Amino acid sequence: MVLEKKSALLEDLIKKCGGCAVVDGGFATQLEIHGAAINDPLWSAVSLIKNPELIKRVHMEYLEAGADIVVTSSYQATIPGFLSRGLSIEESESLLQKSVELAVEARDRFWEKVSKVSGHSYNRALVAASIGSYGAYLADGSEYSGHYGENVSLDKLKDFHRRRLQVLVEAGPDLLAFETIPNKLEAQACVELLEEEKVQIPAWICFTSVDGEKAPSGESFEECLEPLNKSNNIYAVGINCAPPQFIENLIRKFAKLTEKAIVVYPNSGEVWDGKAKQWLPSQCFGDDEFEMFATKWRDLGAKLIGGCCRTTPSTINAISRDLKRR
Ligand SMILES: C[S+](C)CC[C@H](N)C(=O)O
Ligand SMILES: N[C@@H](CCS)C(=O)O
Ligand SMILES: [Zn+2]
Repeated sequence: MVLEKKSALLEDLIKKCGGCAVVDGGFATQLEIHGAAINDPLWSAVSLIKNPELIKRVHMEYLEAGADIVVTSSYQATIPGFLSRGLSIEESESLLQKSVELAVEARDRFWEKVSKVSGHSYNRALVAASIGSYGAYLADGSEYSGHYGENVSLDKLKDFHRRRLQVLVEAGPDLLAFETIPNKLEAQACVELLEEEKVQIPAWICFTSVDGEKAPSGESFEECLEPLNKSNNIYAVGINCAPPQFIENLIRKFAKLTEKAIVVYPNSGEVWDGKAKQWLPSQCFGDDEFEMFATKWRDLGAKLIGGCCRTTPSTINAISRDLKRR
């Protein structure tokens, strides 16, 4: 019942947006633009320790730009990751909780501010708690390879995700955003965990893709979506942090494989070098191309569209302008 009510919130938002809501853009990218040093095993989540005020500022900037959904700073925030920095379990859990609180505070403050402006065109945004893949935690680029090795079983992945999921759910986000999932095993682990933990918050699960056809592991999306399609916890499935050139083909493919809503938030097209820990130049979309393509992606069936790494508030503003031009 609670799950249905919360899903209805998202459905209403999508309706208010004219059929497609705007997800925010590269969170880590915008932290870096403001000078944050995130070349760290915790990547963007290092800011939860070092500069929580900056996290709130970045959320505000994406809200100003027109994001209807803000994704929290917890992508690479994990309890084992924090423990290896010398933090205690209590401190680690409170940082996870804080990631949700910071986004909720930004959303509430922004909404209070714009509500006073007559004729504004914003919607009250929703907060999606980011849950990065096991590969993100490994910090070796394996969210783009999908190869976790023989020793990584379904149970190991569930154990990895379990406590963080519990803490994030407890913190009360509107949605859960599983990001850069590179293979079927992890997708299945996430779905089973949502069920085992009786989670009452709607979730999306996004895969990466490095060839524009399949998941990074080489598994087809038909295989990968199979456990997701059966789950009541999953509201949307899609792609994040893959090149924007792949999105059109991938939406067409997903539309044939699922009745779930489709969510896409590609990166700029630059390619992550997991060893050197840097983005390599490649064929990229600028903001003008995002503006051109957003309505096309919507018309092909995407219900949630945004940007991922190397996109900025100006990209989100371009997408929002395009989608909300009525
Ligand atoms: C989406 S990637 C750019 C995130 C960072 C990666 N997990 C790493 O730590 O190298
Ligand atoms: N939402 C993440 C990126 C996922 S690839 C972040 O920017 O921290
Ligand atoms: Zn990304």
